[in-house]
Amino acid sequence: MTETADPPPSSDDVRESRQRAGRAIRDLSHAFIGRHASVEQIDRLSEVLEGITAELWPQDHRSRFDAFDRERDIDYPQGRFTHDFDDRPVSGTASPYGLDLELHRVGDEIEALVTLRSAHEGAPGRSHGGVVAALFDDVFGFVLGVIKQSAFTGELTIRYHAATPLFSELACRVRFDHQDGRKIYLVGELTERSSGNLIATAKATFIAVDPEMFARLTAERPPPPDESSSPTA
Ligand SMILES: CCCCCCCCCCCCCCCC(=O)SCCNC(=O)CCNC(=O)[C@H](O)C(C)(C)COP(=O)(O)OP(=O)(O)OC[C@H]1O[C@@H](n2cnc3c(N)ncnc32)[C@H](O)[C@@H]1OP(=O)(O)O
Repeated sequence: MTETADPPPSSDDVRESRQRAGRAIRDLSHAFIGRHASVEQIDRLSEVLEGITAELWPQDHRSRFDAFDRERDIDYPQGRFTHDFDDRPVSGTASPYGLDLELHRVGDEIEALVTLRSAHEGAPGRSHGGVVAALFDDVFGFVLGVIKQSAFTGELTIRYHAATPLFSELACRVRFDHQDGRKIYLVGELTERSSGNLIATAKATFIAVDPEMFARLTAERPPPPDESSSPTA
């Protein structure tokens, strides 16, 4: 174990710094995928990134549970809102896997505005379908906060009606549909804002779990494995 740097890991300074770095990593992914670079530039990039990664691995393990717990207690206000779980993939402002969502609550619906970019491209000129699926899964997660239930995704079905455009603002709008015992059914759709075109529809079954289960997951989680080298390194 090594000393963690000041200020304390939960401070606003660290949080803001992480959010900035998260955005920088995401922007890097788009610049890297979307632009030519010389071998010299790419090698320099590798050296800088490998150096920073080597600095981070010896640091203490970080837990995301405080933010996760806070997230479960949030009452999302009407209109635009933000959330505290910065590491959350897709909607987390500090997550390298974030999609830079702008979140809104409209009644009991959640709307996420998003513009997909270079690194999201799958087939030429359109988003990878898995990115769209991840978008729906995560945005559905906010409906759990609206209906105040703890649940896991059990099934997620996406119907891709049209190519998902890049570089054009999209609206992902989702809502509670009905509940049957522990099975919570959610539905939603993705549209392009400029044209109003329907791009995809989604249905999900979330399975409600005892909120205490989350506490048990936290308490019983084994220490993470040593990740200090990539599987192919
Ligand atoms: C207060 C606010 C909280 C908000 C909180 C925010 C925190 C911030 C979250 C960030 C992220 C969010 C958005 C990403 C959401 C994920 O990514 S969740 C992660 C992905 N999903 C998983 O890991 C789930 C993996 N599966 C499991 O853990 C277990 O199968 C489950 C889902 C807990 C169910 O297991 P179980 O409790 O043993 O359930 P079981 O008794 O077998 O079945 C109960 C009922 O559900 C049905 N069922 C079970 N599994 C399934 C399934 N997969 N599909 C359909 N039906 C099923 C059964 O048929 C049964 O139905 P009935 O017979 O009652 O009619």
